[in-house]
Amino acid sequence: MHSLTTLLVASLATLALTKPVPQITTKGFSVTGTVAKPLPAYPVRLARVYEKYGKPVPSNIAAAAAAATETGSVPAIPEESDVAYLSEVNIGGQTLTLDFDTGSADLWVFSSELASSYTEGHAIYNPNKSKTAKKLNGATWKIRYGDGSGASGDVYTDDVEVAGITVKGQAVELASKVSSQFLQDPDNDGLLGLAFSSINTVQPKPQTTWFDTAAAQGLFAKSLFTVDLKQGAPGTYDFGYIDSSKYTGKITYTDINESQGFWEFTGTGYGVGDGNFQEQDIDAIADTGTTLLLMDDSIVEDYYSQVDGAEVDQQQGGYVFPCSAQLPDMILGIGSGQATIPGGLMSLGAVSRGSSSCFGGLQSNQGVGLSIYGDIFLKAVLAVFDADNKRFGFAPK
Ligand SMILES: CNCc1ccc(Oc2cccnc2)o1
Repeated sequence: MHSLTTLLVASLATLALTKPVPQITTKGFSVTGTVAKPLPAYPVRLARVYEKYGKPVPSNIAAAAAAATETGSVPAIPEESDVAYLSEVNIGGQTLTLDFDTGSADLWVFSSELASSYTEGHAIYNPNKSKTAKKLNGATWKIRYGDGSGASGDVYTDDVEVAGITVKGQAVELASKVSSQFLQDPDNDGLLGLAFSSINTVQPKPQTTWFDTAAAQGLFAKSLFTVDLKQGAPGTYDFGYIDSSKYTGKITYTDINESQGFWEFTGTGYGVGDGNFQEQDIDAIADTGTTLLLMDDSIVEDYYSQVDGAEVDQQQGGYVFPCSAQLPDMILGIGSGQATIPGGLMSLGAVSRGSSSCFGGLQSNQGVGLSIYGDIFLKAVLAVFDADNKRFGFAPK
C-alpha cells in the first residue's frame, strides 16, 4: 500500500541516499549531456519533495531553503501616459533603466557601440568599463517588435543584478543599431526580456533570459515572478515569491502554452460593463512590453459601441473618444475567473497636451490572430508568471 507518507519517506530516503550527507547548503551538480548544470541547493530540493506531495515543509528545511535562495523586488516606473514601465538594472557596475518585457526574450542595451548621436540622454553599457565583461565571440542578435521597432548588435556576458539578485555570466546584447522609435524615448536604455528563452534572437547559439539563467542557477526557491503595474504611479516586479499584501481575494491560474515562447493562454471570453459575458476562446498573451490591450475587431467595436462619441481617428491610429466620456469596465475571462479592468483604466489620456480627445486603451490587434493583454490589463491585476508550473495567474488588487 503506497500511502502518501510512504511515498514521501521513500522520496526523501532516495534523495538522502543519492548524495553523501554534506552540510545542507551544498549546491550539487548534475551533468546532463555536456553541460554541467548546477542543481538547486539541497534544502530547496528537499522542500520541493514535501511540496510535491502536498505536505507542509518542516520549518528547518524551509529555513535552509530560504537561506540558500534569493527573492527580490524592483520598482516599475511609468513613463508619460504609462506608455512603458522602466526598472533599474546593474550590469558590470553600470546602472541602466530597462523596459521589462514578458513578450520577448532578449536582454539588450544602449551601448558604447552605438553612434554617440544616438545615445544622447541615455545611460549606456560599455563593456570596456566593466571588470567582469567577456565578449561572446561570433554572437550577434537582431530583434523586431510588434510595433515595428527593432534593434541589433553583438553580445557580451557580464554580471547582471536585478532586484538585488545578481546573475553571473548573463548574456547582454549590445545595440549597435536601434530603430527611430527607440531614439524618441530617452529614458528607455533597452529591454529585459521575460518571455521564454526559446525565442531569444542570438545567433548562432540562442541565450537565456536573466530570469531563466537565474532559475537554472537555482537562485529561486520558486521560479516565478509577479507584476504589479499601476496607473501613473510606481509598481513592482517581484522575483521568487508572491507578496500577499499586493492583492485581494485569491489568485486564479490558467495553464499557459509556451510553444510560441510567450506567456500564452486561452481566455474564456469578455464582457463590456454590466452587459452579458460573451463566452468565446481568446488566444492571448500577457505582455508587459505592450502598452495597450489589443483584441479582435469584433470585440473592440462592441466595446466602443457603448462609448458616446467614440470613433476611429485615422491620424491617431485608433479609437478616440471625448475625455468626458464614462468608459465601461472591460471584463476578461481567464481560467475559472474573470478579471475586471475598471473603465478608469481604459483610457491612455489626451491624444496630445490640452486636447479633449482621449486615446482608447483597447485597440484592434489588426487581425493578427493573437490578443495582447498589455499594460492596460496588467494595471488592473496582480499578475503571476509561474514558470515552475507553466501557468499564469491573476488576482484583483
Ligand atoms: C515604443 N516603441 C519602442 C519600444 C519600446 C519598447 C518596445 O518593445 C516592444 C514594443 C511592442 C511590444 N513589445 C515590446 O518598443
